[in-house]
Amino acid sequence: MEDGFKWRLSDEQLSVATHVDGPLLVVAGPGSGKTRVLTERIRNLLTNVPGHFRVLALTFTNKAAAEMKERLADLGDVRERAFIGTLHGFCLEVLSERGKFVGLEGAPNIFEQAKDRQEVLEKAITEDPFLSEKLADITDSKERKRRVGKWLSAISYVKSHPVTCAVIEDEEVQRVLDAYNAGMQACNAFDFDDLLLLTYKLFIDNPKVGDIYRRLYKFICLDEAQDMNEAQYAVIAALCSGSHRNVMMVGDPRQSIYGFNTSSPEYMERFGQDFRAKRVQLMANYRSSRAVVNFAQTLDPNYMVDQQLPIPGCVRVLRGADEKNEAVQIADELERLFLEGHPDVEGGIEPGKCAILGRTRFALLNIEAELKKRGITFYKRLSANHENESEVVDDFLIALRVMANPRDLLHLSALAKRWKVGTPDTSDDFLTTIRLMASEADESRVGAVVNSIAAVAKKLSRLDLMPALTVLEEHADALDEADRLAIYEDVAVLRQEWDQFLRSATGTRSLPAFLSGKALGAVQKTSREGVALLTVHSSKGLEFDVVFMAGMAEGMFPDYRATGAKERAEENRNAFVAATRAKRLLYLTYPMSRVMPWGDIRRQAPSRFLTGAPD
Ligand SMILES: Nc1ncnc2c1ncn2[C@@H]1O[C@H](COP(=O)(O)OP(=O)(O)OP(=O)(O)O)[C@@H](O)[C@H]1O
Repeated sequence: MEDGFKWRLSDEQLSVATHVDGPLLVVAGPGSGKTRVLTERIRNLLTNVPGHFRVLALTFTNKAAAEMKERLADLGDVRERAFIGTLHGFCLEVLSERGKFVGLEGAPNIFEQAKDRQEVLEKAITEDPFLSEKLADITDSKERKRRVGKWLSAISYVKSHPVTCAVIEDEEVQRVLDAYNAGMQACNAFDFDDLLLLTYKLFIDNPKVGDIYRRLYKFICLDEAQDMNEAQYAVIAALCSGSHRNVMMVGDPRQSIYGFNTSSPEYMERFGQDFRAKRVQLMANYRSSRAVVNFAQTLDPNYMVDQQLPIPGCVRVLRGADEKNEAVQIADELERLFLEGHPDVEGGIEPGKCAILGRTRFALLNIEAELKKRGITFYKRLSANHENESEVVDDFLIALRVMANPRDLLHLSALAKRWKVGTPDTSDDFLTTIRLMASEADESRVGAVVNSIAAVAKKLSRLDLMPALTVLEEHADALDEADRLAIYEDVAVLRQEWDQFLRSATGTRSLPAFLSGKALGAVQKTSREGVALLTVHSSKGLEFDVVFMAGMAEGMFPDYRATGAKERAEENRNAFVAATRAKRLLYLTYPMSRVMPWGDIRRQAPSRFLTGAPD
């Protein structure tokens, strides 16, 4: 074990970091150093355990993976010796390498957008008399839309339960699933659920292939285990057999907030039982001030801490007359903190140390406007896809998809619609097809799109996007300033993603590999500057010196839709996660009145979660 960190880890932490053989379940509270211990364990395995093996380190987000890689960067060969990323990212790698055993050729083409999947299902319904009749029976168009949404959820539910839904009793659900799968297959496309499902099938139906991975990944570590779902657990369990049982799961059932997504801490418990895992608890909180820990305990009276920082910190409630005034108060307080700092926050307070968390994006709208008005820098997403400002770059990306996957007639028709031309019925020779479409289009940008695609086509065997990006920039040069800058910005993001792809690509440098990495958010930049303006769900695993929990009114947080006991308990855990992101100062803010969507002004009751807050 490396001496460098020994003194910094507590005895319990050290026992986890130095654990080598056998299944291990670490149950630990917020700020107890779970992520850190996991990282140090990987370091220990890679430096002190002899033999040829790789470590599989699964994180919940790409951001967490990037941080872990950075902390282990000093090991030099970490990329060759460990896969550090999300489970979806791992499945993508497995399927890209050995997908032929489940009928894939190369990297799968992913339909990551809900609207694309919906379109696939809608088309599939029209081709299935049973389903189209069912839908035709519904006269109200809104209700019809709702039914399609329900069917999409049912598809996702079945796919994320490969064990319990192995046999589907409901004829309608089976029919919907078959129609959807056929539609996706016609497009040669897959959704996120498929990535897990296919990998699970690959390991189960092809024991020899499974063995290759089982032997290679001698150690598996999983962070945020409380938010696993059945499919994820099934993939991990399928990666283990006989002597390959070196799995470590780290999680906190108190922070389980993806129940709406069929995740549940029960899989973490099941791991403990199925694997007869050794169990370790980490009960210290090295992150939060006393005031923050005390407040978290009012949200969950069973949350015990056996060691905590001697820093008092502060929890305060701010009341706005209305939502605009709530935003003003938050911005005032931020500016005051930037100027004056706080004795409990070392080295001054700058925007990057602060976060404003909302139960939904909606709760953050006025705050966003206020920050903009005052010129306070902020970011809204950790690593989600950049939303293009320019149509030409959007066109280029859609065209790239079709080029990567000639059977993707869905995006071919989307491109045709954008260019207001007829949809060709094939895209086999895509360059010819797109040239034909361009010859019929009036849009001035189509020439640039065709030229950029031609530049990619020239170098398909050793893919290089750079010449295409240059074509797009040259097109921008002739435009007025606003359009030019929009294209420049979009191209800069693409260039950075391409660069990241080249640095991280372990397999082939192909168009599908780049696009699927992009779909999973694996090539996007993760660190941002300024105040974090995030939903509670995306703040998971993060920490900030100063946290504002905004919109703390009944109906907003807890969300008015959480009516059942299960949903209410999850709202409670949402509040617990949000509060425990704070290292030093926590502000709970709410508007005393709100303009409702239908125009009425309504008085707001403070959230039940403020009951234990100091007044
Ligand atoms: N032994 C320790 N001594 C001092 N600080 C520590 C120790 N262990 C962890 N920390 C610090 O405590 C903070 C929380 O650690 P980490 O982010 O690993 O917690 P976590 O358990 O993953 O939290 P959460 O579940 O809330 O995401 C970090 O700032 C980390 O550097």
